[in-house]
Amino acid sequence: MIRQWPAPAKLNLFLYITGRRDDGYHHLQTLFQFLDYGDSLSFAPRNDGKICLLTALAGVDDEENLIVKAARLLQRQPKVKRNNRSLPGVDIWLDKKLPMGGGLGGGSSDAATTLVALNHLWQCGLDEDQLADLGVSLGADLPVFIRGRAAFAEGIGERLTPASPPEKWYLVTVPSVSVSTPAIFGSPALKRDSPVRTLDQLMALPFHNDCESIARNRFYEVEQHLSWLLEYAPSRLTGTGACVFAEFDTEAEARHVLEQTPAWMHGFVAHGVNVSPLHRMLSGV
Ligand SMILES: C[C@](O)(CO)[C@H](O)COP(=O)(O)OP(=O)(O)OC[C@H]1O[C@@H](n2ccc(N)nc2=O)[C@H](O)[C@@H]1O
Ligand SMILES: Nc1ncnc2c1ncn2[C@@H]1O[C@H](COP(=O)(O)OP(=O)(O)OP(=O)(O)O)[C@@H](O)[C@H]1O
Repeated sequence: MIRQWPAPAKLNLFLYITGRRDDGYHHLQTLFQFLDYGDSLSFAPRNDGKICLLTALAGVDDEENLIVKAARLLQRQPKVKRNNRSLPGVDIWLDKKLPMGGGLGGGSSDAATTLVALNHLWQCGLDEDQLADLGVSLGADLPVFIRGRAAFAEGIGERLTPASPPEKWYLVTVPSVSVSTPAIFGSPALKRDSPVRTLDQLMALPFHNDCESIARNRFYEVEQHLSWLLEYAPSRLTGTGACVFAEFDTEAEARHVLEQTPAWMHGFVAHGVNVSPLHRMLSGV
């Protein structure tokens, strides 16, 4: 039996933009938590150096898939052991559950799980800091998935402090639009002047996402989903969208609201967790 490696979703429980760098990247303050829901991957090492994704992703060229990019990046590391002078290779299967371009970090999580799993299966011996440094070159969200602890992120998202927000239940809904992260960050209307605050200060305020008003204005479906959910519970956008989430103290309350969603709304219920399901698996929990 080939092992299934989880690639969980993340939520940005809050997200503030505190400035813009000269290269266009933004300074953020955001709180990441994982969901016990996501994609899963399987890996079968091969010894001919080939990286083969056996489950292609519609609309994403294999060479552009972050899973393949992550495997190739690790394969090029000097610590990687050769077998009869050939680099290690791998067959990869992806069971995709997370919507793409949804703000749930699916692509980043798939890539992080690939780095963590292949580091183990190929016995590369990279430590967590080395994997996180490698990962950030593929996307700002990879380090948090590699480290696997809920975290307060600052800088452009790479400076992480472990955090323990309450582990609520969430109803996540998926507007059927794909939101481009660069388009939201490039918008002249984006609020970029939130004050820099401490985690304690931010935890004491109602949570908020500075990207939300732009996503609501630009995408009618995001507006519709949020207006509907807000009648039932505190609800927000995750990342730059398109997905939104409503928070509840119990699974039963979240499922009760899911049952009442109109036909045009699709979503799922998941538990917010401060230790990533990937890391729970690795520690044998
Ligand atoms: C906003 C978040 O979703 C919060 O979780 C992420 O930081 C975005 O992470 P991501 O999708 O992995 O983003 P990346 O692939 O690193 O960057 C995509 C694009 O978003 C913009 N971007 C991203 C992160 C950041 N701190 N400032 C930015 O302006 C840049 O235009 C960049 O070209
Ligand atoms: N394995 C992958 N899974 C999903 N998307 C991928 C993958 N590899 C490459 N991509 C590309 O990355 C884009 C963003 O995908 P992703 O699902 O990570 O977005 P997201 O959830 O909005 O991420 P974030 O919250 O980090 O902005 C997709 O539109 C797709 O073109």
